[in-house]
Amino acid sequence: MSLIAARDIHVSYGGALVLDGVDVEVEPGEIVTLVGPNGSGKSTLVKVLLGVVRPDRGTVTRVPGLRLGYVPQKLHIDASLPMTVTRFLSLPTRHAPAEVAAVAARSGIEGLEQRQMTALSGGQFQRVLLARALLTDPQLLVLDEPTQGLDQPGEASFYELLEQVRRETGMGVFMVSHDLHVVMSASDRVVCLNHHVCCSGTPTVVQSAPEYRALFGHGTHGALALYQHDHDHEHDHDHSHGHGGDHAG
Ligand SMILES: Nc1ncnc2c1ncn2[C@@H]1O[C@H](COP(=O)(O)OP(=O)(O)OP(=O)(O)O)[C@@H](O)[C@H]1O
Repeated sequence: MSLIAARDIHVSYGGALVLDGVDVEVEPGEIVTLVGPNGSGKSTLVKVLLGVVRPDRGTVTRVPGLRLGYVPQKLHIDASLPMTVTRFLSLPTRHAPAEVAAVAARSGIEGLEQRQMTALSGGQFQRVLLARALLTDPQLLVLDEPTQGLDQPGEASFYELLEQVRRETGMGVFMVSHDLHVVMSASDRVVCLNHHVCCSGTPTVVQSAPEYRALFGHGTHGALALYQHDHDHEHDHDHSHGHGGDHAG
């Protein structure tokens, strides 16, 4: 059974149809990435999955008692508000110190516990947001453009961390991203949205789909060849993807 399955989702704002019959689902242990142009309805679909926006038509089915973690695009913390990483991680629910330490290690934020949130770099901040979401031991993690504002190595390292956590925990991941070539490397399945699902499938299938190319052109082709891999197959000897390696840096 899918962790979550949305069927025939329709959402309109003021008469404008933003989501038009969208189907999407996430299986346990699967990384699904949603790509699409600006304004194509990606964040709206995330909100529908989170239960924040109620669709005009369609259904969202979750496995009973689904534990869902959410990493927002951005979170503004007022510079005049003192807030350490430890304190932030205890909101809204306090967790046992050992649990927090384990999640901090898993998220690559060890040693930052007493830092002020406002003193973190963009990449560190995103890892803290990830850590906070992981504290609920989610079966499904939802991320809306989690690497916005990070440089390319920061993005790559965040996605590698995400894949590592997925491997360790077996959680399913649904994320929105604009970072096409990195996304393609870190996804089992890509869903291309432009109000409706234009195409979906493995990165290889999607990147060669005419609908995808019409939206994104051919610019990512080389990068795809470099990054893309398939979890069902052995990796080429010269195509190490860092499995088992330490990419927390
Ligand atoms: N609460 C709202 N009220 C009215 N219009 C909205 C609302 N939320 C989103 N929209 C409109 O719906 C469309 C889709 O927005 P959405 O944020 O889902 O797109 P997106 O694909 O996430 O865009 P981006 O890539 O720019 O973040 C946009 O035209 C947006 O202006």
